[in-house]
Amino acid sequence: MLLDDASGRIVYEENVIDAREAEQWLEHLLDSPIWRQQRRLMYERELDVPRLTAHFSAGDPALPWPLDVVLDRVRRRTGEPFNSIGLNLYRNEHDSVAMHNDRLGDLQEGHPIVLLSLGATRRMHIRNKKHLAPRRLDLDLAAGSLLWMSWDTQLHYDHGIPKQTYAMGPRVSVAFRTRKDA
Ligand SMILES: O=C(O)CCC(=O)C(=O)O
Ligand SMILES: [Fe+2]
Repeated sequence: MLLDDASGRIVYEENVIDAREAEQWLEHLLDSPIWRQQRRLMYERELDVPRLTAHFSAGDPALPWPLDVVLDRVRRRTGEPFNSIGLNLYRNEHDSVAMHNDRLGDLQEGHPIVLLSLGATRRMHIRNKKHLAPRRLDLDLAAGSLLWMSWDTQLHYDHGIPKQTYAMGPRVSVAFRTRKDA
């Protein structure tokens, strides 16, 4: 347990998935044709987001292996009715996600966001939005781990995965969410 107060609850659990299975899932996902390069408008220019992404809803009959197995495992482990699966692929140390909070508008209030990590260990920064009382967590998200962020943490904290300066292999994160419309 990293945080549990009026601003929300953040929990990091290691070794939820055993190393061999996590490695198999990673290898398969890296070879899958699911990855897209998203573009984002920034300062009036369209830029590539610095990572690859994919998205599925849980009810998708074409949910490719191993995501069907992963979804089932994470649902049973957490007891949460996740219906949305978002994937990020950080190809190397240059890929990143800027500090942000996840959009709550389309999520069911009260349900957490849970991130499964596969591949290289990457650091996540978590920072509270109020600068008067700075609060920071730097977490190393290891393969096979789960990070829980309660719904209300997204109101009070930003999170991001910074670029690194030393060589790193690929990391995949699988984000589970409970959407209103799915
Ligand atoms: O890769 C991660 O662990 C974080 C991903 C993330 O913040 C997101 O998809 O919103
Ligand atoms: Fe996020």
